Amino acid sequence: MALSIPRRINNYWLEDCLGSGYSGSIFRACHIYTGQRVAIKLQNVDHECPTNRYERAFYPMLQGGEGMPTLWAAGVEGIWDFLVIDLLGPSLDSLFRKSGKNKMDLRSVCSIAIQLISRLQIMHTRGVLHRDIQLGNCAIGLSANNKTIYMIDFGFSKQYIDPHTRRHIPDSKAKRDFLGNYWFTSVGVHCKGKVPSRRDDLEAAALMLIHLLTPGGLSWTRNGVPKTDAQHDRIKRDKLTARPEDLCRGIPAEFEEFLRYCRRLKFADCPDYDHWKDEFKELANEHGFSDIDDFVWPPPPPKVKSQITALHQPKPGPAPYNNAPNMEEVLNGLAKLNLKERPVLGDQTNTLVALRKEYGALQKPVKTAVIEISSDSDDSADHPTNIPPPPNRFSKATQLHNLAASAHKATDNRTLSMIVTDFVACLQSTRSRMLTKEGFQFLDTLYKQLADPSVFAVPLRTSRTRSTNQDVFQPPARHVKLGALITLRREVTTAPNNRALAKMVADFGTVTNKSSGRTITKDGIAFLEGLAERLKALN
Ligand SMILES: Nc1ncnc2c1ncn2[C@@H]1O[C@H](COP(=O)(O)OP(=O)(O)OP(=O)(O)O)[C@@H](O)[C@H]1O
Repeated sequence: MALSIPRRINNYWLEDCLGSGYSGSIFRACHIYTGQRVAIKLQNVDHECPTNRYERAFYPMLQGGEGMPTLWAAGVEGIWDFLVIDLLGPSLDSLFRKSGKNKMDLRSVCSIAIQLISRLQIMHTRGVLHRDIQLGNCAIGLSANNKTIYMIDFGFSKQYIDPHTRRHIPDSKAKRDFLGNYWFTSVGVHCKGKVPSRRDDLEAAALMLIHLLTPGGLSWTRNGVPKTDAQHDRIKRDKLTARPEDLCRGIPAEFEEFLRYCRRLKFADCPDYDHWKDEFKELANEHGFSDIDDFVWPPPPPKVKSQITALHQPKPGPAPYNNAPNMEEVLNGLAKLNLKERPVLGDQTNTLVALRKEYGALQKPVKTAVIEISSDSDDSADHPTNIPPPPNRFSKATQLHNLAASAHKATDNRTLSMIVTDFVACLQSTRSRMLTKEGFQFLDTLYKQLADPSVFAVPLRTSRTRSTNQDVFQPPARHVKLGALITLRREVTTAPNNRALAKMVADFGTVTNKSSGRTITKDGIAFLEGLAERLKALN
């Protein structure tokens, strides 16, 4: 092919070849009058897959969108179908491979996530699906634009809005041949032959992000490009059977949630792009990365100092259960704990044994807790000043333990509401929003207070096993099956009573527990805030 390539196409001198794909080659070129440097994509007009012709139709629809290369000229000259576009830098594929690393750092992946979702948002807003999301089709800009990721290769793109009717294209039950790439094309399109829509571009993006964060990449990418049908079938099988929780083990829960979200979308659903951009921005911030809108490669060194500061920054908020005197009161009360006498929201006598077992440790003087808060402790060698430490000196575990104890003693919804508010403040006071064992214990206690506990024989583990008591432990509600924190967040605002709230708390525990990393996301926090509000309203 190289031999017959002309030296000049249109008003451009062709220089070196930047890359070749299945359908053609791409050259660096220079405008003969202005000297402007561009990239020219050349394809033989007789090529069996005339992707340049398709791209020529899509580029104009995408012009002006951030991260969409400018189309400077296009046409046919002799046997050459050509596209003249912005000259860009290397693709993510090339950057990643050249780095020699077996996974990418979280900052870079969050940055790619935000930019990629933005690019898809632009394309989809203009009625176009990409349909070939992969590392090789994301390239960074040159010089001043080298922090921007550009979308390239619209050879497989398609309009999902019918230009005549202005309506979404119809779904179809008929199986279609797969079009896309082996690694990241969605399960629905690749393995089930479904009609692609916006959700599939997003799922491909999710798989690509997970691939980047996984040492060695997604399992089905490790044997290279399949050469036989049997190898291709194996990839499809592996992809189809891989559960999101397994794919995302060891990486932040947001990625698993994003993948699940994409897979839950219905054919014509419009994805909530802004929500997911916010999620990844927040995740990056939680890990101490700022300016995340810019993709910086190689990644800048982490700012250790600011991370440490963030770690110890107490979050302001109502803190009747966080301040030292109240903590002291709570622990003193716990020391004298008499569960039979305490007023409860429901009869909890039959949970007594289990609760004692659960919180037994609290009845003994808990060394660290007593030392930290008691002003008349005789442990003066440890705390010579006898001054209670500020609230943020308590470990997260101690705070959660104490909040569970307070929830256990609560006698009305208003108190529970304040405790939930403090629970949120506690979760937000540290950089990691992972729900720890103590966090799950708090949810258990809260659940028991909200539900009618008389029907329980054992405390409910919101995080783990469920009792066989059919009356209470029904199969997970629809919103749990869908894994919909978003639904929980919405529905909590209208929950009719405590029992409904109890169910939501249990569902929230289950959903969080299922997420690898058990991180409380923005939706999770919003749910808890909504719960506090609702409790106040239902007082
Ligand atoms: N505008 C550009 N500026 C610089 N390099 C580019 C540009 N567009 C593409 N490239 C390089 O050329 C490679 C192939 O480009 P592209 O994917 O558009 O072509 P293709 O023929 O459709 O490839 P494939 O068949 O692999 O999908 C890219 O991975 C990238 O490295």
